[in-house]
Amino acid sequence: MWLWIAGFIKPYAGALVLVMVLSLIAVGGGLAQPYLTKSLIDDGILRSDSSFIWTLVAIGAAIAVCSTVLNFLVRRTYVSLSCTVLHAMREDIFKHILSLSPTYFSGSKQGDIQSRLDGDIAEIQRFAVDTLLASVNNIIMLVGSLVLIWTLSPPLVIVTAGVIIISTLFVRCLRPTLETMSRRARLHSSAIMGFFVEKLRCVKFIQAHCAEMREIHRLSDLHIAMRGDALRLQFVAYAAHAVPTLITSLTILGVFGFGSGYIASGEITLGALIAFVSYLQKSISPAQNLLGSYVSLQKARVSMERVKALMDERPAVASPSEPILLPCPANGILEFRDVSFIYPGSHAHVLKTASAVIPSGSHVLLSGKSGAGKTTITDLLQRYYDPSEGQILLGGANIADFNIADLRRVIYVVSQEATVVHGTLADNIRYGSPTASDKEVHNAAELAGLLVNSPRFVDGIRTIVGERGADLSGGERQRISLARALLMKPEILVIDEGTSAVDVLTENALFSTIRNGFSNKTVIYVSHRPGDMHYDVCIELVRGQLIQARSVP
Ligand SMILES: Nc1ncnc2c1ncn2[C@@H]1O[C@H](COP(=O)(O)OP(=O)(O)OP(=O)(O)O)[C@@H](O)[C@H]1O
Repeated sequence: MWLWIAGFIKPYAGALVLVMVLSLIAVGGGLAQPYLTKSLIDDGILRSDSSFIWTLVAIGAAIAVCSTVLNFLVRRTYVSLSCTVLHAMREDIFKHILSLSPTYFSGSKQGDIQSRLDGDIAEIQRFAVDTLLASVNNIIMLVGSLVLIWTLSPPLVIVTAGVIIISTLFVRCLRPTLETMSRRARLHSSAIMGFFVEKLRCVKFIQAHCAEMREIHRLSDLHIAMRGDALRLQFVAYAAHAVPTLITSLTILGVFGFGSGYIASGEITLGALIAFVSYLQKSISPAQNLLGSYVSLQKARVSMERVKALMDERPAVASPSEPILLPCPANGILEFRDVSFIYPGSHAHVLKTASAVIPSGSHVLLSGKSGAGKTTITDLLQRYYDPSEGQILLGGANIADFNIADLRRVIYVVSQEATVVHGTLADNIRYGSPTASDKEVHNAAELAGLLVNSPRFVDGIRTIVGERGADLSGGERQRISLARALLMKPEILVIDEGTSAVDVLTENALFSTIRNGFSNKTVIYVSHRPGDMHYDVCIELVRGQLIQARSVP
């Protein structure tokens, strides 16, 4: 995980070094201030040397202005770096998520994945960039303060070191509690995110079942569980900061109490005592910040574990390292050869040594009872899963030997649940063929019966369709999906109940469009209602077996 994080920081190593150098100069300016104050008091004010006083005031002012400008430059570069690293990390995780198989998503809560992409990544980035950079400054400030205290009075270094050690030990004792609390806090926020993601998707369902109050109570229960832990975490985090602050305040009071005697005996000057108090504060604050970094490290570790678990997920299928070229033409004979399939984590066979041959360019009906495994076959064809046993062959070659993206361009599935993204009708139809012209998109929309006498798409292909097509009918969504397929012109088209939501007349019209548009291509119609179409081959899925009959009706 550290290597993964380092990979994102490495390209900006030069800029990071520059930021560190600039901030170190600013830290140096901060360290010089108490020393100037000491000279101002002991050599200027107590000796009434006004020219010396004004010289030091001018130097102090110059240092203060330069530090402010430098800090501004540091902050600006640093915020931009920090954002760039965060975005690169998130893009990498998103890329990884897009490579995962449906099994991962069916077994995980969407809110949990979102929370890893959002909160956890932000936590890691805060630590990897913000905290680490601040830690370098803090270490320099701490060491510099101790060295300067040494030059003022060596015994005072022992007092300072004592305060730092006691504070560190105290926070160390809190470490296990902090770690547990942080983990629980992340789990709570991920549960709440998951709750919203799930419920916002089915507000109508909740309303239809008059379950509003039940859902509010569920949220309230999640909040109650979160509140208790959040309060405990806040308390522990507060103690980790407040106790060292209290120890410092008491030490400063003690130093003034005992120090006054040393001033009277001439062992220390007033300026040196004031400079010491200032350095003590300057060294305690970096020590506390470093301890704070330790708290950030604990939080980042929890987030890293969660992100690592996500990054460790492997896709159930992958392209071979040396894929073979697709046959030409790409719609060769499609053959299921003794294919068996069991879903990961399940024991029931969906397919059991199933065999069938689909001739090139044929139009095929695949039927079977609900739950028989028809959609599973479409998933196997597009390689979302691989058969547990047996092979699926295209043009005589195992489809597992092709590059997955190439295969999915050749075998395209119009599924029952047509996906619609927020944007125009054209954006949706063009999703699989990004370079298609407006004219081609328009033609595909017309062929799919979207624009004919449709008051819904008043702006034609420029009509905006809402998120997930929530403002469209089921039939309209399916026709968008079909238009997408018509534009993509895959060599093998699978229509998995892709017209189930349209009326019979429209369905027949669509089927005849598909028949004309895909006359020399392979089309597999997965359907409960075969209609009165002519199919070259009919295959029925019965108890995991593919029973094949040529022709019909
Ligand atoms: N991810 C999964 N993990 C485990 N079992 C699954 C998974 N997806 C589907 N199944 C099971 O596999 C079987 C076949 O499902 P599939 O969706 O392929 O059937 P289908 O013939 O398309 O059904 P329908 O006609 O109702 O859409 C069903 O029993 C289903 O519960």
